[in-house]
Amino acid sequence: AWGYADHDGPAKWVESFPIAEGPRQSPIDIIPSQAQFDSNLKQIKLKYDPSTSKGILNNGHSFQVDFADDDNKSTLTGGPVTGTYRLKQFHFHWGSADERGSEHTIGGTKFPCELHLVHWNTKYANFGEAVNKPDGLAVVGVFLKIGAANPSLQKVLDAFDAIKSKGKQTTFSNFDPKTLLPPTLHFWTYDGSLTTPPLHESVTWIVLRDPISVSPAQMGKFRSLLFSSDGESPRCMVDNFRPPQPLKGRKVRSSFR
Ligand SMILES: O=C(Nc1cc(S(=O)(=O)[N+](=O)[O-])cc([N+](=O)[O-])c1O)Nc1c(F)c(F)c(F)c(F)c1F
Ligand SMILES: [Zn+2]
Repeated sequence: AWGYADHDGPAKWVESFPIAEGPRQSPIDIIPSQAQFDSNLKQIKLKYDPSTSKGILNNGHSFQVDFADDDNKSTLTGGPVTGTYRLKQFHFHWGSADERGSEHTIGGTKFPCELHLVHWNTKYANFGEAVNKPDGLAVVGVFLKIGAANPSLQKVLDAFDAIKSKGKQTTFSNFDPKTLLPPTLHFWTYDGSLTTPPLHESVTWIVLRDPISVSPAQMGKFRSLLFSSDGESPRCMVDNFRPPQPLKGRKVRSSFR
């Protein structure tokens, strides 16, 4: 299986997933001066219903909060996408120290953490059908920057004691992911991929310009999770990010001047 260590990490993924060297891989370094403002880009509309949040799971490479996606209660529309995309889950990527952790970078600047809200295109029957189609997924990326403690994020972190090791899960009800978004939804967008295996080139990336805050103590809580399952020698869940990949001629568009 794959991971983030030297023996099974991003440099090795191409051995099992040759698309790792494909034409539209993610993440990328976003260079603001090279992004092209596109006045045709609509505002992104995120409509999230807290009643759709179901559970929180340590999946061995991150943790994810899963949502009921059997109707259009929690959706993404507008922005660069056509049609309606349903929220499936959100998860994070973070570092072993505040100097690294994000997957996307801005002009080479790394953030300590990055949130991904994963949505699938309802033109397909379900997530599994959508996940390998070129317009199958839309992932909203949000940077976390060290600052004041984030009360909404704290609700997620308070569930960690129940999901410390790989495979553990617990219910996580009535959570509104909108509370994890910055006040303005200015974004960059480009065509990319999942950043974990199977690395499908099926993602329209929507990376928000403005970060949300996280305190140093809250970052410490992220680093208390384990990659390993109960009974295995404990391995701290840190540095679960893929580094930026070659742009290969792709254009990055911005929704703002
Ligand atoms: O559902 C998935 N979600 C997912 C995506 C990313 S992502 O970083 O690639 N991303 O898109 O944000 C990161 C994490 N994560 O928890 O770190 C995720 O859990 N991945 C996924 C999968 F697990 C499979 F086994 C599979 F067959 C498949 F098609 C998948 F797409
Ligand atoms: Zn991700």
